[in-house]
Amino acid sequence: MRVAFGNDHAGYPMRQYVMDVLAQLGCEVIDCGTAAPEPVDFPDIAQAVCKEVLSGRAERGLLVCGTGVGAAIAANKVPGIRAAVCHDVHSAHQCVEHDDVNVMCLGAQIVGPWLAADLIRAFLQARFRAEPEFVRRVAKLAALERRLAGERAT
Ligand SMILES: O=C(CO)[C@H](O)[C@H](O)COP(=O)(O)O
Repeated sequence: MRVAFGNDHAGYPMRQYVMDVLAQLGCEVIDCGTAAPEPVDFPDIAQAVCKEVLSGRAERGLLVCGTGVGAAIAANKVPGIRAAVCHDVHSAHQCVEHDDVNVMCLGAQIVGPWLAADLIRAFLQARFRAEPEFVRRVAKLAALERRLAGERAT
């Protein structure tokens, strides 16, 4: 699987570890930075990761900031992205199975390396379960997004 990965400076301490986990899982990584510890703004990194997912170059996106929260807020502003902060393994797979989440966000200040590896594995191995209620709800999310975009434009 091709995964777009990005971290801000607060996620930087976990960066190499996450890269190693992705490599162990056999993923091809599209590196959206930052590769240096100097401060960057998570909305910029989130935008770069989301662009790769929306273009189809990456099947999933993974973002690491301090808490995962800012990255998720930013990613969810991008139409077509369904992002979630997941700090427990159940959410990490159910968010894909039920909600078709395409970007997972982690907090490097919140989870340790072992849990992070489990979360990444659970997220990447999960597949959307195209059952009627899940398909209907995800379609409603897309409809909501379109409606709100239309309202903002008027
Ligand atoms: O977690 C985050 C957003 O949710 C950021 O990583 C965090 O706010 C960065 O903070 P600072 O610039 O003080 O290192």
